[in-house]
Amino acid sequence: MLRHKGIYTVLVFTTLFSVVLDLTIAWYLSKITDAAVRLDVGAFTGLIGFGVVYLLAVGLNGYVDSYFKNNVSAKIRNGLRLEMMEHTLSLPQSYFDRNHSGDLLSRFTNDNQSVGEACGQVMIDLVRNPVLALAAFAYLLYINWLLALICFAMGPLLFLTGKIFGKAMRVNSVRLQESMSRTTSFLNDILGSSMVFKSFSIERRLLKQYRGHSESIISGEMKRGRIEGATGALSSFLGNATFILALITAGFFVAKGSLEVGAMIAFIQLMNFLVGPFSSLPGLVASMQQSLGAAERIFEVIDAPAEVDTLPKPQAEQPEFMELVLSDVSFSYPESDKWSLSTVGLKLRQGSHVAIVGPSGGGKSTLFKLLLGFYTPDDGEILINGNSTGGMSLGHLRSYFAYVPQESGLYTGSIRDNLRNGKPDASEEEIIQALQQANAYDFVLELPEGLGTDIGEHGSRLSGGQRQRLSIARAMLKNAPILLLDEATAALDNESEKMVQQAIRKLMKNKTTIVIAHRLSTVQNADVILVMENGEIVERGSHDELLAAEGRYHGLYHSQLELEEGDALEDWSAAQELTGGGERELADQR
Ligand SMILES: Nc1ncnc2c1ncn2[C@@H]1O[C@H](COP(=O)(O)OP(=O)(O)OP(=O)(O)O)[C@@H](O)[C@H]1O
Repeated sequence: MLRHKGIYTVLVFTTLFSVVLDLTIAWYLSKITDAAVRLDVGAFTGLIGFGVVYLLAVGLNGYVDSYFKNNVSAKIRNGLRLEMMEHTLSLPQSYFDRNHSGDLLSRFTNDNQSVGEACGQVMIDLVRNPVLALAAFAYLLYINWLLALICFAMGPLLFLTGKIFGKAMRVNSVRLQESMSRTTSFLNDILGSSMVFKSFSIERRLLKQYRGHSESIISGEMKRGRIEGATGALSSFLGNATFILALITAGFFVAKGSLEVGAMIAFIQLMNFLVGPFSSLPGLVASMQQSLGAAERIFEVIDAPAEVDTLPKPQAEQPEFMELVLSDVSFSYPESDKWSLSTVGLKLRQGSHVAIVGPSGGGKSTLFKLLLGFYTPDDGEILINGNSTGGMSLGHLRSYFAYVPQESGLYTGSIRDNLRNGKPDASEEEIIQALQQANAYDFVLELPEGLGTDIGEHGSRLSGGQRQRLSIARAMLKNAPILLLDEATAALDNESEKMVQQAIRKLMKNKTTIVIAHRLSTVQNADVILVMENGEIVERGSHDELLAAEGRYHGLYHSQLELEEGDALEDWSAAQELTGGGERELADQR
């Protein structure tokens, strides 16, 4: 809010002016009534002129006031959104592992909206109402001090009402926001996997679960209704009781001749200005409490420890790479009591090809996460060219790697935009060249808008093989010295598989590569194969060496031979467990 001091200064003026205008209407009413009672026809010319000026002033002030309230609210929402986005992008991977993306989404949308409303309308009303009440009270004092005191007596009572219900409102609104956030997370999950819920026919189950979420929202909203209703009823009762009491007293003074009729009319109008602000106070406080809850959720994100002070820049120059060393690296995830990597040692020279195989949960992906600096080792260190990665900026560290994830990791947007994530300043020619290298250019040409085609959420408008080839083209554009490839386990048809494999081979050319391998062709051609189990490298060597050693890898080989003979369908899962996939390869061999 402090960033928008200028706008708030204007709003202070429009607010104060609106209070003056409100008091003026009370004065104006008394003047018209007095002129009418005195049968003073001549006074009406001036009164009409005044009325016209008054209307113009109210209109103009209302316009400026409303424009700047909306303006400041929109600017604050925009500022918060951007600040939150910038900070979210700098949060460590552990944050994303811990928090649901739907919950974050809800903070970006619902909470942002709520804070924006508070900083515009609600906050100004919270200032305006007491000022209006005080000004009305001063005017009432001027008209008749006894009446003024009767009216003002209800102030503390109404304040007490707000205080009693305020806490309940805040607790309820935080719960309500949490329910909304859970619902958004749920929706985020299911709407992003429509093929799964359709294929499992779990629509009814999901509807039932959604009903549960929706009911927790409605029960929070009902409770809010009850609290607001009780507060409103109590404050309206107090307000009206005071009003009637003051009215009877005023009527009594007029009847006694100690108060003019015009003053009584002004008094009635002023009563509204006194009672109104107090009656609306609990509602405003409730809304403010809700927005404070929302602000808390936004600042939870903005204040979460970031992994970088400034967002890293992609490095245009390819860094020189000679050697990667993992020296006795051990790691366990935060809040986990078991080692996901245990004394892992590895030395990789420029140009070597390493394949990692092993059962699910063996630590293969965790190794990638440590290499990419998503997590830091608890013990041991990772060195690139002899320098510990712990001392490198994350931007520099990540410039050594091109990562091809299992899920291709494409975003909504055009093919061109997605590829430029590999190299932001890539020219059209470079993009086309990368697509050609990745065997993707032909299918891109057939798309209605070519490179400009929107590929849908996570590339949903493309086939699995096409997505993989785009992901490979993106990595080609990054052109980093070390390639980290998490082979997709999804089976592709023969033709598509062949094209993906060709693309991968071209991508691997002249690069140092570490591949989480699910296909035997990748494994057999590797310089070194690492077998990972329970976070440890239990075997290492070339394909031939490992076969000769007759260990874990040998077991895999034999289970595949059995499969080749076609009699061991039940061994499928065992083989898959060891390779972490590889159905296609095995099917081909069969
Ligand atoms: N974010 C996390 N928090 C806590 N534990 C985790 C987390 N991610 C993975 N783990 C655990 O770390 C271990 C290694 O997991 P990792 O994902 O590295 O296995 P993997 O070899 O890549 O398996 P897969 O072949 O199935 O992908 C597992 O026991 C897993 O449960």
